[in-house]
Amino acid sequence: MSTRESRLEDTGIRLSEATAADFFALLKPRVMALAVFTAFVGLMTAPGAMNPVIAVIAIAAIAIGAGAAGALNMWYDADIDALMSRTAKRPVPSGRVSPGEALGFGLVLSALSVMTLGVLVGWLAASLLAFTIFFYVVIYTMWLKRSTPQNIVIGGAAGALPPVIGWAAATGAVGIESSILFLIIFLWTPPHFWALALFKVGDYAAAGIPMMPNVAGEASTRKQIFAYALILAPIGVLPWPFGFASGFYGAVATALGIGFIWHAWKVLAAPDKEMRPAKALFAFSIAYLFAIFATLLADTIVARAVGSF
Ligand code: HEM
Ligand SMILES: CC(C)=CCC/C(C)=C/CC/C(C)=C/COP(=O)(O)OP(=O)(O)O
Repeated sequence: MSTRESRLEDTGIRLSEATAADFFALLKPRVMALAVFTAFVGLMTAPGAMNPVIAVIAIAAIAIGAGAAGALNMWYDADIDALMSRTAKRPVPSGRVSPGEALGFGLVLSALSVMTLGVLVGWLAASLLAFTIFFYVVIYTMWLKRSTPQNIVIGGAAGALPPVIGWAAATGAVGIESSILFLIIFLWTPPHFWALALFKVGDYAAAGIPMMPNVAGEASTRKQIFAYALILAPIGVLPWPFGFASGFYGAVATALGIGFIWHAWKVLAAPDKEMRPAKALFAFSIAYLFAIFATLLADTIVARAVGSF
């Protein structure tokens, strides 16, 4: 301890032990990176040319807003995060960041991101960002997560909104196209998360969180995962018949959808307590969403270059 720290301790003032890395971890950077990528694709696939500086500001604001939502989630969930092996080392439960610091950090960044988006880009996008943060923090984290096994089905709407925000930032409107992107992520979320919940069922039981496997049981969760995969696969192809992606996208999305169903089938067919297929599906789900949005982006860039739409 430095002399200054020991003098402060004598006076009863506790210096935070938090480092910049701890505050960065509060933003849930790995998870939010994919959400921000979907917002970027929403913005890029929207019709019309956007000023590149405004586009960069919009994506930065959405990234800060997504991170702020993560910090507020970690502030509220510190009690249950402390009880789960996967989350116990997070900055708040491990005591490196105080709850007050996490709350203040999340609130300031939320306000900053919404105001920046509103003033410099547009108020529809800003309102959607504010709604998304509110939905994730208040509706999902504070209410549904601890009260119903449908928590992530409904809460998934928050994770599905980023491409709608990106599209609104570019066009000032919510189109049928961005609603389809919303639907893809919305239907993707249950199999993405329940695959993880299957092999982390002990964690959620220890924390008393009513996730599907510990409420409805493993067998029912496996069936529900498969059902969502069957619906997701064709919905993932829709950008092609709706005319904002080419047949190339349609072919890639079809192959990815078949891969998703195959992984979900392996989960359904696995014997009790065999978790390898669930782990494989969880990894595939992330690759699937990234690949769907990356293909849509590449498709749009090529189509614009050759002037087809
Ligand atoms: C209610 C909705 C969702 C729930 C409950 C959920 C839950 C989770 C959980 C618990 C993890 C493990 C996180 C960790 O310990 O690091 C995870 C990982 C991940 N999630 Fe989700 N997720 C949801 C939606 C999303 C969305 C919308 C995206 C992006 C569009 C996303 C992207 C990811 C990524 C990229 C990872 C892997 C992170 C890593 O590599 O550590 N998730 N998800
Ligand atoms: C623009 C904006 C605000 C975007 C938000 C995107 C969003 C809501 C993503 C949800 C992703 C996520 C980490 C869920 C985790 O659930 P959890 O909190 O139950 O997971 P945990 O157990 O790891 O804390």
